[in-house]
Amino acid sequence: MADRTPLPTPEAGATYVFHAHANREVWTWAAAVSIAAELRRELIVQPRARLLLSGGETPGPVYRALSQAPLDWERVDVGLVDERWLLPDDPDSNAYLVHREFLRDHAAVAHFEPMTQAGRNLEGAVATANAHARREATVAVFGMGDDGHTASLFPGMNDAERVLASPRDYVAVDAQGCPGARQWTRRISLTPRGIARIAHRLLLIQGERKRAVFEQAVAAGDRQRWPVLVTLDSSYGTPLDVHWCA
Ligand SMILES: O=C1O[C@H](COP(=O)(O)O)[C@@H](O)[C@H](O)[C@H]1O
Repeated sequence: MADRTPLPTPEAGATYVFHAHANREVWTWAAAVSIAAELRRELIVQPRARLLLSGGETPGPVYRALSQAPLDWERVDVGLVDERWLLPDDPDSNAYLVHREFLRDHAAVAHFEPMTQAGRNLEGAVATANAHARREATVAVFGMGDDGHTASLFPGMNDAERVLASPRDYVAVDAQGCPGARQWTRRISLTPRGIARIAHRLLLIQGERKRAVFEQAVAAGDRQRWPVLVTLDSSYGTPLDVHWCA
């Protein structure tokens, strides 16, 4: 990110562009092409680029499409937006999804940084994630749950004020009592501060329900109730790109 100077506050220029696509195929390729373009631009001016990916049920097709992009993937580091407290070989972990849907085809040679590792405790995993985050990410892909959560920032999570105001890029999250977290209540997540340091942020959502949730969140403007709002913040003043299809 050598050619951009962050604005002083994360709130500066907080906004979004809503891309409504005709169908799932167009949605898939539009998002994949947009991510590949940002990585390609970065690799022209920098020796390496960083990409952060989310888990969940939505982004798989985009990851598969992106893995087919003819990029110099050996110069791309891939990290996670968030992780459930599971090892990478657990099929419910976000790392597993990235392995299965993204680290294939051309992208098989990208350098993946899982957060969890056998023998690493939660604090160690958070510290490792923060160490990786010293290098700013070029682009990050976010999802949103029906409850308005993004990454592993949930409405009603414990210690929400501290998490949302953290000066770190990643923190441990205790989502006990949050239905959207399902059985994976211990998690690691990018914070609003970490998110605001990423110039190119995409939110991938599908279905009328999620569109309504996003619009409700924007209208309400309450980040504790609707954590997805933190993806709008940018130290660079760049808008969030929301990719949606029915
Ligand atoms: O638990 C999570 O959920 C969100 C949203 O997932 P989706 O299944 O509604 O698409 C995801 O972005 C996040 O990475 C994941 O940990």
